[in-house]
Amino acid sequence: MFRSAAARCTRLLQSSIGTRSFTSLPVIDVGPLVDPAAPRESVTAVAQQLHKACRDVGFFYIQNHGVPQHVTQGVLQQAHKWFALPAEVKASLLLSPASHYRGYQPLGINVTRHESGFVQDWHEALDLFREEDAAAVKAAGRPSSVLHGPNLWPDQLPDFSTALRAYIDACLTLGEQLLRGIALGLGLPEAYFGGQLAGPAGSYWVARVIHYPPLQQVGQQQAAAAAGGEVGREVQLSCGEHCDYGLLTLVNQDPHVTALQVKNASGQWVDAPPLPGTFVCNIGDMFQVLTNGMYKATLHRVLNTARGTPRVSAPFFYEPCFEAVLGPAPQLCRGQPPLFQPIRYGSHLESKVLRNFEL
Ligand SMILES: O=C(O)CCC(=O)C(=O)O
Ligand SMILES: [Fe+2]
Repeated sequence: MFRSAAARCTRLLQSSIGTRSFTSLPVIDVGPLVDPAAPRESVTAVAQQLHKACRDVGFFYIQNHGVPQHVTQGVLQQAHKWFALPAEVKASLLLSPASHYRGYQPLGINVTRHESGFVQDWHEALDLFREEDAAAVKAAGRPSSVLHGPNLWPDQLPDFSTALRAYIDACLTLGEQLLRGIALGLGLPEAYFGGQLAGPAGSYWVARVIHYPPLQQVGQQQAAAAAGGEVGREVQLSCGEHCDYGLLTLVNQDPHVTALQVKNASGQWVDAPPLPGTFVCNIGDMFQVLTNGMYKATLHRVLNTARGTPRVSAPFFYEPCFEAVLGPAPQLCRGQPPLFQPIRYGSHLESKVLRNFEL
């Protein structure tokens, strides 16, 4: 999620990378996981496929996931409408520290940091998080966070919040079902990731809609700059190389544009083209910690080089609870010493989000 420093992520991966020479992403039919009447054997078979995909690739497609097409398409349609609004309308929801890093980020303020600086990412986005009321957090005796607050909803589009809320609800249900399958695949009790760790009622989810203009337009802007127009900046990537921070990302992407790419162990970029009716799923840092490195937070990036074709996507991040403290599960250490110190998810998220922007 967002742009994290690839170098730091690579260090986190050092202990476990090596066998991941995939050249395409597995496609998993998760129908039995989302069907309460499915026979146990078929649930177990899906759990085993999820386990293999998480361990060997860290990325996979899911089909028959139960989220209705009008919900997945509805959010992409609303995203296209939002990004087509005039810049000054979108700027009324500008993301900043004061907005708790929620709201609209214009093109180019999201950056991917490297040891020696940063590169600008070429996308605009609207970011929503689980909403937290500061007073309720205080009353519950929980620490405050710069990320806690209300979302900024575009009331310029009457159907936006309805479409987004339906999408968020559906993704929360799906995320929980997938985590049940992954728990089974790991040989853990089915409800292992529920409750205080990552139950849907407390998951510190993030929902984003993102617009990636074709990168050729950047070239055109630069040509215009050379001809005396507004000066552009060198932008080569729609979204730089990074891994996601939490548990499980579900990416719902526009059809017709292949832009998401996943890095394998040989350093090759493997395309994740849109497949009708699917989500692309990937594992985040927290699963890597929980499994003591058995699962991988795989590096990925976005490059929209489709000539003249903008792309939108709507990633949903199913995350742990903000206050959850996660460390390697003793059952998953398999006699190895724990490779990671326990980490409070909210602190991990803060450390990442606050570095994402040049505001
Ligand atoms: O748009 C996409 O396909 C992926 C976006 C992504 O990787 C992210 O927001 O973390
Ligand atoms: Fe990502």
